[in-house]
Amino acid sequence: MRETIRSLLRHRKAAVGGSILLFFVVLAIVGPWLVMDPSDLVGRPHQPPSAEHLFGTTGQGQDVLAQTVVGARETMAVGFAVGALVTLVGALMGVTAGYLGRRVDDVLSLTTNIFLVIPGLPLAIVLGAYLPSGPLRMVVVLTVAGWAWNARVFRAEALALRNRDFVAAAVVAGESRSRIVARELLPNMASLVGSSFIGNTLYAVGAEVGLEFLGLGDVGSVTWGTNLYWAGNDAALLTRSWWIFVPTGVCIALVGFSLTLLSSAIDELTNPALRAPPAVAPVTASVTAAQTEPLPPGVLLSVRELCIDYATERGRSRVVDSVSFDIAPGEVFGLAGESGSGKSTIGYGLLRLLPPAASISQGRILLGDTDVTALGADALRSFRWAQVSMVFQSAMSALNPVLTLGEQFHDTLAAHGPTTRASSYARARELLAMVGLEPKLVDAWPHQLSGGMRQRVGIALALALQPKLVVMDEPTTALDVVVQKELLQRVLELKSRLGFAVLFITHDLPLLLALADRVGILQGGKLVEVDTAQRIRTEARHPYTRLLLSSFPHLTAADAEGPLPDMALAANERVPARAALRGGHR
Ligand SMILES: Nc1ncnc2c1ncn2[C@@H]1O[C@H](COP(=O)(O)OP(=O)(O)OP(=O)(O)O)[C@@H](O)[C@H]1O
Repeated sequence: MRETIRSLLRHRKAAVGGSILLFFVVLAIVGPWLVMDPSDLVGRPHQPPSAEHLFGTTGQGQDVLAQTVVGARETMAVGFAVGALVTLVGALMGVTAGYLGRRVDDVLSLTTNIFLVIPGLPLAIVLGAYLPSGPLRMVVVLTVAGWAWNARVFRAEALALRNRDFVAAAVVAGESRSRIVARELLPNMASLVGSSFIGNTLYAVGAEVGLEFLGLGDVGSVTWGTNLYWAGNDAALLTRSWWIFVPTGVCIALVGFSLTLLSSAIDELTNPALRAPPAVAPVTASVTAAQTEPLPPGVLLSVRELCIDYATERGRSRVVDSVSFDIAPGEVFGLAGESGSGKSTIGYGLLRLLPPAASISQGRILLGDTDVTALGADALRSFRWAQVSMVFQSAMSALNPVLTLGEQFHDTLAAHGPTTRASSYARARELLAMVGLEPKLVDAWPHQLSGGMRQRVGIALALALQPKLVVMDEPTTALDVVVQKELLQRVLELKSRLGFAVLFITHDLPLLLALADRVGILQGGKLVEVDTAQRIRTEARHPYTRLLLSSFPHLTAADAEGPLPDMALAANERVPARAALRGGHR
């Protein structure tokens, strides 16, 4: 808790938003004792700011400064009360519905949906007409009109959390349902609770001021909403008495601004990936002779002295350090190395798909005549997928869950040239058949496919525009060994037929040695050894490569001469595949 408060204080948006809000909270608490009675008629009406009345007088001769300061108290109190109540009711209803499911969910969701379809303003007007006037009426009206959206958000979060292992562990441990909701689910939604409270307070202040401005509040009380109501009634606009409504308007805007800053700060603090990358000093890139040499014949891709840095709070962090390698047309080049060695960063770098915090600080990437490192935004868009495509690690998140496969093929094809839906679907069927899937799956949704089938779709999509190079970033990590083998066999077959080259990224060195023509070993962002798969297997020179090889039990020195996993296995030979893998590496 103390750490959270400390990081909030260090965060610039949180500090600015929090300071403004704190100012208004203090003003609301102590301000009314420091100014005159806002209802007293203290001067002539419509008097502009003067030494006597710093903010001028209202259309009835009251002090505008006193009205603005006193108005803060009820406005802020109602705002915070509604913010807290809407969050509490929404969280309880939503989490209970989402966690308990079935009948309870049916009843609570129906209630929520009914409240969602009733328009908020008429509901507030009707409720306001029946309840006794006063600040409590406003709190009840705004809570009743506002809780339902919140319940929806919390229900969705509870649905996502209830299948997590720690909830299952609590069930197995015998915790009661109410305890699971209170101790397991709600604390895991702390950031959602925080940002909902801020957002709901913002809603409450806006709605309260709006209702009171329309005369639907208690016009006898002094709030920012009634200040604006009386400003309108006393013809402040017609008489150009701007000082009557501007101070209240500025206060509302500042409170809204501070709440927005706080909400955004909570998002950034609870999800660091949303933060803008820290500014770091630019690097003066040195251009060496090797980088400027033209591409030698017989080379498709040439990566030369590539350096990739991440901007961090502590300055630049180099994760890819002077990496150079070539890939020939039709070659399978493997990149292996332990987790965090920079494999994926290189793969994403080739497509210039690095996250905002990362940048290529030195080096060149040449594909044929194209200097990839120098491509502008438009050229890059047409280069990607048409020249170099990618098969991602997570097949489920790489496919859009709300589009059928056919639509996803159509989107990819349409992004690179004019096409009709009919011809995209025909090509999609052809590509699906090519990767060993039924063409009729063109109308299927991603969730209807198994992991292996999804990854085949990923490969089919990657081949849609017949690229020269396909980057495969751990495409089989989530698959069992039999499916993995079938898939890789299919890739090799397609590669021989279509002639594309592959950059295959994995931490699984034995797999790579069976699959790749040449292999590069990465250690801490540096390429420590590049050689043919055969020589890496039998005559590895670098100690780190030897260490990697010895980490896999079946590839110790004694086994090194033994048979490799059989990559020539036919796709339909599932049963022999298991036998062949008995001495396998996984
Ligand atoms: N936003 C970031 N800021 C700073 N460093 C980062 C950031 N993202 C990644 N890194 C660092 O970049 C390095 C390389 O990461 P990368 O994902 O390329 O490794 P990898 O070899 O592909 O690992 P894995 O096999 O686990 O996916 C890691 O040390 C990681 O800590």
